[in-house]
Amino acid sequence: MLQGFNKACVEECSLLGAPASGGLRAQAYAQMGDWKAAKKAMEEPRVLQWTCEHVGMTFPMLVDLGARQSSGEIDVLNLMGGASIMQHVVVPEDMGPLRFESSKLERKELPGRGLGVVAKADIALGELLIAARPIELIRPGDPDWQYQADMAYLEEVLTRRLLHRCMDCDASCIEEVFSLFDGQGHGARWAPHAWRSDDFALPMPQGAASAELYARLRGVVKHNAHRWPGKHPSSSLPAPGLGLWLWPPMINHALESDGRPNCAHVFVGDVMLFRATAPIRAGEEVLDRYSTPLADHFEFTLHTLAAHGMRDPVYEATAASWQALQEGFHGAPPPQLPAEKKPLAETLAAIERKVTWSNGVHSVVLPEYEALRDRYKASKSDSLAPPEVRALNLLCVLGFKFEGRAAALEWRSELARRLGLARPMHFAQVKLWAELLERFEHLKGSLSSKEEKLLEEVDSDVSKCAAFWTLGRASMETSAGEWKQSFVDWARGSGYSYEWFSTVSLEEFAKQPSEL
Ligand SMILES: C[S@@+](CC[C@H](N)C(=O)[O-])C[C@H]1O[C@@H](n2cnc3c(N)ncnc32)[C@H](O)[C@@H]1O
Repeated sequence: MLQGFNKACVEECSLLGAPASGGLRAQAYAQMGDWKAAKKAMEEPRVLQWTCEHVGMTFPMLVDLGARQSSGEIDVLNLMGGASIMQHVVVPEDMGPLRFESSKLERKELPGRGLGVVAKADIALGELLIAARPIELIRPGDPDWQYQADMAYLEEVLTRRLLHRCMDCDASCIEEVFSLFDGQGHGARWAPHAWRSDDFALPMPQGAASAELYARLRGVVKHNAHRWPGKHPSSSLPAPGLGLWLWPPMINHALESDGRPNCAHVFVGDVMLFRATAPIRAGEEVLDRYSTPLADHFEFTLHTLAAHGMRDPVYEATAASWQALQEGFHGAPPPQLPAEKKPLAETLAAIERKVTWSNGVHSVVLPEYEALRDRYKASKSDSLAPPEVRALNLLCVLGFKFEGRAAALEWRSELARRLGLARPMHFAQVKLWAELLERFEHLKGSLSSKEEKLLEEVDSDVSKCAAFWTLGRASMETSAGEWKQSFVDWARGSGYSYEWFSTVSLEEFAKQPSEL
């Protein structure tokens, strides 16, 4: 009974006498994630008492919390605190079912893209769009997870877990999973079995254990699963998990021709949160971007697109232009790129060749660093291409070597600024600012005047990120101490570490003061 609920079962429950009818419907709706309907059923005469006796004393409270959360009443800062306590593995269960999809969103058929999410009414910058716990999540350290397993392996494991749930007749899981795109054309969605009301006695879906069921599940996983930034429980080293959520993968990918994505997401423990990063007009499509803005090779993004069966001609042309420049293209720069990028591409390519040959940055000399620095500064723009990410990562290490820690702090801040322009409020940006703040806190008392100034910027950007992600606003009204601890602990502790700056020890870093 516990996992057999679906819409047909709700109809069956209605045939019973009160208050059992209301109580079972409340339970069924709760199982299906429809917390508002569950609450309505709970309000029928004598149902509250019936559920306390037959389901549990805490059930009415859970339904009440679920209903409030599904109306958007979600205290994000509190969730971040909860996730930090749980080592970012999960948001504690007693914090509620956390299932919210803004009533301003609808799923619509879109030419050439299958289904997508479209705004039904105007959405303001910062509005919460989605909060969701996973349907299924593979975490590092789980018995079926493997150290250094690649994505194909994790996809396989996730598929097998979903298959088991289908075979166990987890009706709501089956309905949710097969409402997602399975990669086999954008027509009507496939279902293992059309559920009927006479299926009330936990039906075994037709087609269960068939090769078709497995292949469809594999397709759903391939096209909809999200990488989850986990850590290995014993080593605490970053290690990816893989999960399937319901609403998050309904959002399509913003191609370059669509402009910047208008939403962004973060993981708070196992919960995915989406907010609008720009005002979205009624009728406009809500778009995320599936690739990371920190991709340091075009191939990463091209691979992500290919895995989804998509092409992005503008991105491909940009990639080809940069590659032509880096491979020593002579003559005018290819049309996709401004002329100032050419010297940067050439200097970067020369330094990278040297670093590869000599197996490290130790062979790079000061004039090379200066050339890269000046050429980067002369070529700044609002976008952030993979070679620019690589240039900024190199400048950070080389800046530390030649100019000291203040230069490294400045280059890392520059990466965060560029990220903010390219993909506002992306988690990578939040993470970089929070990590910078940690370095500054460790250096407190020994900061140069330049570093003090940079700290002000970092502090202000961390608070902007916090205001956005916790409240959906541009600034915090509460005093600094109230939010900082929870937000910064969450941002530092979750997600992956990134490049040299994340790994150099605080002590080694502090030993390289400079007068920059
Ligand atoms: C996670 S699903 C997104 C929802 C999906 N469109 C649906 O019908 O349920 C990813 C798939 O949607 C399609 N898709 C997403 N963004 C697209 C875009 N910008 N252009 C074309 N197809 C897109 C691709 O087939 C991709 O594999």
